[in-house]
Amino acid sequence: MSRDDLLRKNYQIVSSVTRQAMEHSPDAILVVVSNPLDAMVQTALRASGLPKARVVGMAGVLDSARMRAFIAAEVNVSVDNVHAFVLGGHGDDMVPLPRYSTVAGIPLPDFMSEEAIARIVERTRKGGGEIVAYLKTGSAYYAPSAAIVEMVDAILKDKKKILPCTAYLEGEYGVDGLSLGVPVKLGRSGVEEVIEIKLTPDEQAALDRSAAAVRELTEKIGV
Ligand SMILES: NC(=O)C1=CN([C@@H]2O[C@H](COP(=O)(O)OP(=O)(O)OC[C@H]3O[C@@H](n4cnc5c(N)ncnc54)[C@H](O)[C@@H]3O)[C@@H](O)[C@H]2O)C=CC1
Ligand SMILES: CC(=O)C(=O)O
Repeated sequence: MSRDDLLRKNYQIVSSVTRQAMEHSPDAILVVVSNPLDAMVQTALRASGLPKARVVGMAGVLDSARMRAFIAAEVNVSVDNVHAFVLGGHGDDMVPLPRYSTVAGIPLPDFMSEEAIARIVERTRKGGGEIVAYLKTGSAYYAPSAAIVEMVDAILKDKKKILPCTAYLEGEYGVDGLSLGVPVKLGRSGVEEVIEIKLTPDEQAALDRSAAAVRELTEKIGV
């Protein structure tokens, strides 16, 4: 099955499942996991008719957990000391942000060589594929499940927790009318706020490329 075939097939499944869920739970908050993630979040948003705050996608929590693990292994410290920051779509164009990633509060560029950072950024981008290559017939399940639990816990317990999630943007980060991975505040209303951070021109250009890749998919399926 080509990527386009998969896009169209999952578009049909996610649209249909969302409409059925809405019949029974019209006030739900939807946490979308299906791939291609950002395009499927937008599919669920359109199919549900829910306000944008109630449709959110899981990818950034997983991608930043992977980045944290890779950093911790590289510098041989507890993963508890590491914070990692990933923006953008859940694909090869995702935007890991070393400047906002820290080891015990120290920004990554002050802690690791440029070469090591570049290796970790690349491995983070390809993390999903790395697991699929090991499993052969399926994709990652343990870390994605833990990421979903963290998001649902933040919503159910109204934690107001800032997590990287896919949310519908209307001008934030210069992106309009597209679901994309950004830091958001998650609480009982769903996406309660999109947190905007300052990006360098290079980081903004990388985010723009990632947004363009997601928009190509949403335009193909007309969502
Ligand atoms: N956002 C993320 O970070 C991640 C996303 N994923 C994505 O999550 C999705 C599911 O992955 P897995 O659970 O590993 O796949 P899986 O193959 O284990 O499960 C898919 C399920 O969908 C059901 N299904 C198939 N066609 C259906 C239909 N027409 N209506 C209703 N249900 C249908 C199947 O019966 C099966 O239970 C995939 O798109 C995968 O790429 C997986 C891991 C991480
Ligand atoms: C399957 C997938 O999207 C992941 O493991 O990142």
